[in-house]
Amino acid sequence: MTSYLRALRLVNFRNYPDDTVLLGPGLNVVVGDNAQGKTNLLEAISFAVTGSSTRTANDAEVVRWKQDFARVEARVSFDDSSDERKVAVGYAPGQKKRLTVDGASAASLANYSAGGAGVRAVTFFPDDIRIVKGSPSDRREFLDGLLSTLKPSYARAVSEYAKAVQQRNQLLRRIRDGFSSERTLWTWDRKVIELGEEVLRGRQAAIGPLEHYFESSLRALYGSEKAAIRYSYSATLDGYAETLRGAHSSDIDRGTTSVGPHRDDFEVLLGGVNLTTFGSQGQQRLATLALKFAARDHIRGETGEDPILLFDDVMSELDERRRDFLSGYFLESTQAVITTTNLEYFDAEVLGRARVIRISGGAVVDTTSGSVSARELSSQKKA
Ligand SMILES: Nc1ncnc2c1ncn2[C@@H]1O[C@H](COP(=O)(O)OP(=O)(O)OP(=O)(O)O)[C@@H](O)[C@H]1O
Repeated sequence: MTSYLRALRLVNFRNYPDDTVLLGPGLNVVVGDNAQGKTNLLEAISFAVTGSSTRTANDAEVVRWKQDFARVEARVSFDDSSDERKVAVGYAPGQKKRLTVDGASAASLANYSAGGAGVRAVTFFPDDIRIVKGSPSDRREFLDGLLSTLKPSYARAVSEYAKAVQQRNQLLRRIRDGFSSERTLWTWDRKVIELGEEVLRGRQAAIGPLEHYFESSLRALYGSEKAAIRYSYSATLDGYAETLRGAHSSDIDRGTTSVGPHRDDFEVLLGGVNLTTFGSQGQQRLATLALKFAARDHIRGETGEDPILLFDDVMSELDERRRDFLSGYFLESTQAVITTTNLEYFDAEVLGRARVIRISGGAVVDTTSGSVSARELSSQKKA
C-alpha cells in the first residue's frame, strides 16, 4: 500500500490564516522568496501527519499570532483504492490537542504518529546537520524518532524510561545527602532496567539495517569511500542490569545514572574517519541526508510502505551533480515536497514532471504541474 497527501488546509497555522494547497504524487517543489512561509508549509504537513511540530516542542508557537487555535487538515490518498482518509490536527493553547482520522479521535498521539494518520514522513531541515555534527543526544533523538514512528510502544518506552531515569537521579541525590537508604534504589533499578532493555532491544534491532542503508545511500551521494555507523553502548543488553548495579556507588557520588541507553551514542564514519569531529560541512550535510534516506529505507523495509519526504532547502548547498541525483531520487519517490528559493536548481525536464507550488506574500498563490512549470522556468531563465 502506498499513500500520499493530496491536499492540505492550514488554518491559523504560523503565517497562514486559511490556505489550501494541492499536492501530487512524486515531486512537489515549493518555491518562494525568503520568509514567505515555505518552511512553515513543510512543518504543517509534518504536523498533519505526525501530530507534532518538527521545529518546536511548544505547540503554542505554531498558532498564528493573535489567534487562539491552529488547525491543519489533510486528505490522504491510497494508491490501491479510490478511498481517501481525512485527518486533522487541532490545537488551542491550554487544551488537549485534537487528532482525528475520518472524524474519529485517534487513540493516542503515539498511535497517530506511528502510521495512524495513514502516512509516515521523513523530514530534513537544514538544522538536522546536528545529527552528525552535534551531541550524542541529537543522534539518540534521531534514532528514537525513527523507531517511534514504527512502533507506538517504543515511543512510550522511551518517554517512560526518561522519566524513570530522572526519578532515579533524584533518589541518588537523596541517598548521597543522607535522606534515603541505598536499599530503596533497587525498586527504581528494576523499573529503569525493564524500560531501558526495551529501548536497547529496539535500537539493537534497527542499527544493522540502518547501517546497510546508510552505507549505500552515502555511496550514491558522496562516492566510493566506505561509510559506516557504529553504535557505542554504555552497557550492552546482556550486561545491562549487572553494569547498572555495579555503578551504584559512583552513581550515588555523582547523583546521576551513568549507564543505559540515555548515555549511548553512534559514530558516523567515512573512510574510517569520524565525521562528527573531522567531517567538512559538506560531508556532514551529505551524511545527514544519507541518514534520512536510510530512515526512509528502514521504514519501507519494516512496513512495506514508502514514507513521504519533506525536505527543506536541501538543494542550496549542494553541487550540480548531487542536485541532479537528488532530483531523480525525489521524482522516483511516492511523494516528496521540497522547498527552494530558486527553481533553477531543477532541470526543466525535472520540473516538467513535478508540481510547482508558488508562495508569495505569505500565501499559496499558485499550484501548477507538468509542462507549465518547465515553461515558467525557461521564462525565468530568460528574464
Ligand atoms: N506563529 C506565527 N504566526 C505568524 N507568523 C509566523 C509565526 N511563526 C513564524 N511566522 C513567520 O512566518 C514567516 C515565514 O517563515 P518561514 O520560515 O516559513 O519562511 P521561509 O519561506 O521558509 O523562508 P527562508 O527561505 O528564509 O527559509 C516568518 O517571517 C515568521 O516570522
